[in-house]
Order: sequence, then structure tokens, then C-alpha cells
Amino acid sequence: MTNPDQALAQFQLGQLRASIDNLDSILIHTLAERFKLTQQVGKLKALHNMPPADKSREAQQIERLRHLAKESGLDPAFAEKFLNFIVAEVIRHHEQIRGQEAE
Ligand SMILES: C=C(O[C@@H]1C=C(C(=O)O)C=C[C@H]1O)C(=O)O
Repeated sequence: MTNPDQALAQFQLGQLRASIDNLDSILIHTLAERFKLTQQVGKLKALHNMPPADKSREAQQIERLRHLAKESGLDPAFAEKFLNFIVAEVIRHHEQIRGQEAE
């Protein structure tokens, strides 16, 4: 048996989780669109013999995202780690594309 307080808490939890699910969908769709673009960058770089990683571009992105994170109340260290995690995957894709072009 649930008391009214527990029933209300369950309802609120369900509402919060529904919004979290919506935001997780946005994150997945956003990442999918980002990777479509970075795949195009990878092909362009492979075609023109440019290196997969660009540390100066990454430094600019980190500075920009740390600033945005601070403004939004997100931990800037987390924002930096998150970007680095994504960029590492992008570079892995670029190296794969480069390998395919060389075949
Ligand atoms: C996509 C690029 O390649 C790499 C991946 C980046 C990214 O995912 O934002 C940024 C810099 C590069 O290390 C790029 O050079 O723009």
C-alpha cells in the first residue's frame, strides 16, 4: 500500500524522468548530427592529407565550452572531459577513414 505522499512522489518522479528521457533523446540526436558532420570533415582531411587531430582547434573549443558551462551552472571540468571524450571518438573515425583511403 502506498500513502498519498508516496503516490505524489511516484508521480513527480515519473514526470521528472519523462523530461530526462526527452533530453536524452535530444543528446542522442545532437550527437548523431555532430558525427555526420565530423565524418564529412574526416573525408575532407583524408582527401587532402590533413592530420586527423587539430590541437589548436580543440583548445579553442575547450575554452568556449568551459565558458558556456560556467554561465549555465555546469561543471567546466565535466564539459571539458565530455568534449575530449567525443573528440577522441571523432579522431578514431578519422584515422579509420584515412586507412580506408590509403587502401
Ligand atoms: C572535426 C575536426 O577534427 C578533430 C575533431 C574535432 C571535433 O570533434 O570537434 C576537433 C578538432 C580535431 O581534432 C576538426 O578539425 O574540425
